[in-house]
Amino acid sequence: MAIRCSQFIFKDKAGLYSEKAGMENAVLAAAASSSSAAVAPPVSVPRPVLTQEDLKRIAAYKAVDFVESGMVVGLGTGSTACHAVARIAELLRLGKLKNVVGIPTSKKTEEQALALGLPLSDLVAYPSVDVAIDGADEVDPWFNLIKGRGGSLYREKMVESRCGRFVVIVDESKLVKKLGEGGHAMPVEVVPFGWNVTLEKLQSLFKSSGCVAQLRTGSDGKPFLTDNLNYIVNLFFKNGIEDIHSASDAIKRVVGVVEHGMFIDMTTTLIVAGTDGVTLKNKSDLCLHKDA
Ligand SMILES: O=C[C@H](O)[C@H](O)[C@H](O)COP(=O)(O)O
Repeated sequence: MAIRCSQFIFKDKAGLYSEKAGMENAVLAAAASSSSAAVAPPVSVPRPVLTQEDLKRIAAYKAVDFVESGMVVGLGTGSTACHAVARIAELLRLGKLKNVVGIPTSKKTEEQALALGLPLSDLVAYPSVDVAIDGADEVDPWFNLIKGRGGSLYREKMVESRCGRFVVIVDESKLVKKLGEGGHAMPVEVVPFGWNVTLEKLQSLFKSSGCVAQLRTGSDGKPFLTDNLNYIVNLFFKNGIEDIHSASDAIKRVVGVVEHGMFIDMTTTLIVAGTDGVTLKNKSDLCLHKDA
């Protein structure tokens, strides 16, 4: 299913066709459902230029279609997921959704949701989550993910491993052939005690593939602290992660590791917003990447 950008252009109140009006309607069309009853645009109108932020919002609004009244919803973290949180809060405010309880995956999301008046709870009260919506740093052709470059991987994995449907929302820049390709970080949350020993061990696990491990630091040079007051070790793989399943097993066996940022076999639905439209695929479809 694809919504082409040209469908996003509508007349504004003054009868003019504008990019802004187009974007507003794109968002509404994406939020409305797959059966977007878009008005056919005039052929002469140029396609709107969608920013990465627009794409994130479109994907997020589309994902909120999966949220129904009475559901327990996992609220993801990051610049994409925050659009979904805002949309859920808006629908609650408008009375289009009722009795939704959100389980936030980070303190930041918790703050956002509270500010928007979205009712929150936790996994103690609700150990089963109906649907979770979250962004990702990388998505491979089998919908496996790297998450946690914002540092929220542990709480995200906790909540998202408890949900019936896990909807991942990304713009097309997040699609990769192999996780870790391009030399970007695969984060691992570790306990601060003896972090240097844990870091050395992690690096040595992938020595043959030229992996480099680095402690994540903030702008002040101090170790970055997660919401759980742990550290993050970033693993950089020269040519991506060869075998994510065995890498996952090996990392989890290291003493001092809390969790890693590979989310393997967890995604049930992937929504990708690109300049050509929005694509929604379920895990069973599996053929999103042209070159896969
Ligand atoms: O720790 C951060 C989370 O895993 C985010 O969901 C992930 O980094 C994607 O974030 P964004 O949507 O901002 O690119």
